[in-house]
Amino acid sequence: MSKSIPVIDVSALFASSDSSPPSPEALATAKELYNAASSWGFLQLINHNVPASLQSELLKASEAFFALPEADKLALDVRNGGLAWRGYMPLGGEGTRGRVDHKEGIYFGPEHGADHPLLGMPLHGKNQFPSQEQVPGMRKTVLEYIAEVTKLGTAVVAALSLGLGLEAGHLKGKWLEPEPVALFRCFKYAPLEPVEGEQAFGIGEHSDFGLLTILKQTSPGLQVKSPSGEWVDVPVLDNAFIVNVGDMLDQLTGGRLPSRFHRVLPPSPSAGARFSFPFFFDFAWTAEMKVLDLSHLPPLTSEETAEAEARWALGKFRKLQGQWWQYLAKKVQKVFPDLALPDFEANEAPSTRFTRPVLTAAAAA
Ligand SMILES: O=C(O)CCC(=O)C(=O)O
Ligand SMILES: [Fe+2]
Repeated sequence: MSKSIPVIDVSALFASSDSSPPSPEALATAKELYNAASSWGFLQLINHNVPASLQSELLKASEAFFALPEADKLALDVRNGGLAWRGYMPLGGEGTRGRVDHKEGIYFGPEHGADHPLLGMPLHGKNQFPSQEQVPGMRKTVLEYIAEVTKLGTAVVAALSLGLGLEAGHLKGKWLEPEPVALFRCFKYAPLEPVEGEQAFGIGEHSDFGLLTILKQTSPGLQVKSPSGEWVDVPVLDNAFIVNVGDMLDQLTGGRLPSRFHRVLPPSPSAGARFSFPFFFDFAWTAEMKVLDLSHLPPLTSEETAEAEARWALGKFRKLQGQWWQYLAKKVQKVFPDLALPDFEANEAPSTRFTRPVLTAAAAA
């Protein structure tokens, strides 16, 4: 296993068309990607096809957005967005394990038109963008970025499919059709004066919930708990994306792809603000949450099985059944207290996060 977080050149994944069989280079990349995901659960991708210019436009727009007067940002409060759960999340609006996170954010997703079949469901609906005068081009940039990272996520899922010894399109068909659920967030972590004897966090220790997180960071701060249990810094690489495995992917692969704890340290007062862009690339709303049949692979060792069970014991899911939306609905229950809940106790502990409640339109009426 590599001593540091693996960096993988994924250009071969984009060199051939979807329909042709994977090239030897694509197969080798898939294997590398799978090895990284199955050991570290965290990796960095380079040569990923997401234009560098789009990433810098996104950073510029985010800097401009967070520099707006607080009143302008609060006009886009997530609370106004209802169930779509999109818009501005002010400083102190969220926390992890009972401690407040030191960050502010703006949350987006793919734009869903009036005819979208899931309109009105949690996490679906309209975005709240700043006006063209406030932040020129932000809407266009964000929607383009979402489309590009969705393509990247789809390619990573195809590579994992190959890495697991399945057909390239197997996991896409099972998990991403008709479309993945995407939650995209822009975060700003302002520098923080350290307090003697107290460790503050930008985001406290947690693991991610779903399938994959695809993250861009502008400066150091993110740390991951390594396979041997030490906190290590995730280096800032130019034009790279960090990808990490979520809890549900860990479980659906029978523990072959571990979901790792990670956290964010706030920038010190001498540093500038840190920006990060987590993209939660998740299962389709109605994807079935069934453990994959991987009987063609050698079984996990007893040590690997014990490690997986230890992770799951700390994890969030009671047992695997039903469809992805039921897990998501349970997770977002704290956000939408008046939301009708799914019909079973999907999750052991819904979330280690807390967040400001949002009333749904029905309750607000
Ligand atoms: O900001 C970061 O670097 C990480 C964010 C993160 O872990 C999360 O939002 O789940
Ligand atoms: Fe995370």
